[in-house]
Parts: sequence; C-alpha cells; structure tokens
Amino acid sequence: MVARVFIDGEAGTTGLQIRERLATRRDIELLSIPDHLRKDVSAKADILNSADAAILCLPDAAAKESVSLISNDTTRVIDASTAHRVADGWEYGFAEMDKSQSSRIASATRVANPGCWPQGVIAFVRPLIAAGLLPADYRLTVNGISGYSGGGKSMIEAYEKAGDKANVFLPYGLSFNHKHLPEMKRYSTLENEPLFVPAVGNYYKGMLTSVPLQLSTLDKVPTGAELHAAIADHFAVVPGGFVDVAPLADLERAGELSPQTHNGTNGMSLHVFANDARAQAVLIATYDNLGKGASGAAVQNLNLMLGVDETTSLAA
Ligand SMILES: NC(=O)C1=CN([C@@H]2O[C@H](COP(=O)(O)OP(=O)(O)OC[C@H]3O[C@@H](n4cnc5c(N)ncnc54)[C@H](OP(=O)(O)O)[C@@H]3O)[C@@H](O)[C@H]2O)C=CC1
Ligand SMILES: CC(=O)N[C@@H](CCC(=O)OP(=O)(O)O)C(=O)O
Repeated sequence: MVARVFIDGEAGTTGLQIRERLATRRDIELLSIPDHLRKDVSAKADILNSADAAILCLPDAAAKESVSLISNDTTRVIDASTAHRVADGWEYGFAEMDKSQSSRIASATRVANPGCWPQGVIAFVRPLIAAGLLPADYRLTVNGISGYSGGGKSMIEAYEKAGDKANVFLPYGLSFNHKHLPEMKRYSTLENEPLFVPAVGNYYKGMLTSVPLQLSTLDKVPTGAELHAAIADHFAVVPGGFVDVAPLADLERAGELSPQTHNGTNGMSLHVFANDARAQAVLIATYDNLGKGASGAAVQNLNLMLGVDETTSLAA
C-alpha cells in the first residue's frame, strides 16, 4: 500500500530534509500544496484531511492550527514542533526512550517529535533513574553545542550573513526558560527542570549534549562502570533503534568527540566518562540536530507508524 504523506512546512529547514529523505520512497506518495497556498487555511484543511499521515514542520502556533483543521479520524500526525510534546493524547516520538516506546509510536495517531536537546538528556538520565543510580530529585545541569541550523531559517540566514565574523561559541537561553525544559523533565523522569545552558556554534549542523554529574552529592555514589552498565543495559533491550553506547571512558576516542560525527544520519552515540576517585562523571551524546534531532527521528516515527522495517527503510 502507498501511504499519502503531507509535509506541512516543506519549505523550511526540517521540512526540506524530511522531503529529501522520503522523495525516493516507493511506498510513499508525497502530497504537496502550491507555494502560494501553503498558508491558506482552506487549502491546508483539504490536503491534511486527504493524507494518511501529516508531518508538521511549522512554528508552534501554526502546528496547533494545522491539527485543529483535521476533522477525520484517519489522518495521523507527527508534529516536529514543541507544541504537543507534553500534551495529553500525544505519544512522545523518542523511539529508544524505553523498550515499548516504538510500539506505542507505531499504534499512535498523534506523535510529538522530540526536541533535539532533550533527546540527549533523556537517553542518559531516564535509564539512570530507573536503575536507581540517580535520584529523581537530582539537581541536573545540562550544556552543549548545536549547529546554527537548529534555529531554523532565520538563524541560518543570520549566520550565513555574518560568515567568519559570527560568534564561534555563543551560549543562549540565559533566562533559563528554554522551551525544551518541560519535556526534558517529564521524559527523563526528573522531579525538577534542569539548569540548561545551550550554545550555538558557527557551523551548520550537528550537536553535542553534555550532562556533568557531581556524584559525591549522592547518598550512594555510583561508579562510572555502574553508570555505563545501566545505560548499556537499557539500550541493549530496546528493539531496533539508532542509539549506540560507546565503551566506558574511552579516552582514546575522546579526542574524536565531535558534534558533527553523525551529520546526515539518524545516529546518536552516548559516551560516559568518569573518575571514581573524584566521584565525577560526564555523559556526552553526539547526534545531528537535523537528523536524530529532527528529520531523521520524524522519518523513523513515520516508518514505525506505517509498519515499515526501519533498518531497511531508514537510509535517513
Ligand atoms: N531546525 C532544527 O534543528 C529543528 C527544528 N524543529 C522544529 O521544527 C519546526 C520547524 O522548524 P525549522 O524547520 O527549523 O523552521 P524554519 O523556520 O526553517 O521553517 C519553518 C517553515 O514553516 C513555514 N510556515 C510558517 N507558518 C506556516 C503556516 N501557517 N503554514 C505553512 N507553512 C508555514 C515557514 O514559512 P515562512 O518562512 O514563509 O514563514 C517556513 O518555511 C519548528 O517547530 C522547530 O521547533 C525540531 C527539531 C529540530
Ligand atoms: C540552536 C538552536 O536554536 N536550537 C533550537 C532547538 C532546535 C530543536 O531541535 O528544537 P525544536 O524541535 O524544539 O525546535 C533552540 O534551542 O531553540
């Protein structure tokens, strides 16, 4: 069966990447809206209601509007925006989050694609809390760097205009109200929102999310080996998936750590570095903000919803 898929916002950064990933698929017919009508509510309602699946690559308000235009119970939705990530009735689209998440996504009609930053945090913290190695009330800090495509068309334009004059490393979100905090908290199963200090770099895409841990503040101090084993055990039982766990404190590979390692793919690597004598550790995830952080995850979720074998279909 050929699935009819509409990418709402196909001219944007995320939409274009999804389109590229799906363009050669014979099991998918891409529905498109003429450019001059792409924000026309009535044209949009028609196409949304005729699609088997709609992937929303829009600002939050426009994503909410598109969902409200769907009047049937057959169009399934993947929303790449922040609008529905902690909303009732929506499944969280991080398939590797736990061992049954991919089947929950497969049967869902509404899937919220995860934010790029939260995925790196959830991948580490959820398994550590489940294993009892980190308390849910731990006061987490998170930092990292993302390519400027993470900010969409407007940030891309600004960086490309500035060229070499653009800031090479710019911390942002310094009012500590980043839109990703609610989903980080909820799906990491933390009791509090982390202190999050993201940064954007002067390169196009790829990100590195870092979670430092002051283990000495814990009642029971886990070793690096215990942290690593809990994370590796978690991903060992997740079916399929695109997350790999590097060997513990692989210092030889530390010099190769790069936010751009997974560019153009849907992969994510997780690294654990620890010094047991100092009771300190840092957890570092690398992935493509436009891959696993956005378009790759959206295609992975679409494949799950369509019942397509990810390992063969996801050239994404
Ligand atoms: N870039 C990234 O790394 C990631 C982005 N996301 C999310 O994906 C969504 C899209 O982001 P991104 O692709 O970066 O953003 P862009 O700004 O690159 O693209 C958004 C697109 O949506 C279009 N648009 C706006 N309003 C409407 C509307 N009412 N109907 C149809 N099209 C509309 C815009 O057109 P115009 O410019 O003409 O207004 C633009 O082409 C956002 O919610 C973002 O949070 C998710 C994960 C990662
Ligand atoms: C560099 C940069 O600005 N990144 C964006 C996140 C992009 C992303 O993946 O998140 P959404 O899906 O929520 O848009 C930010 O921090 O807001």
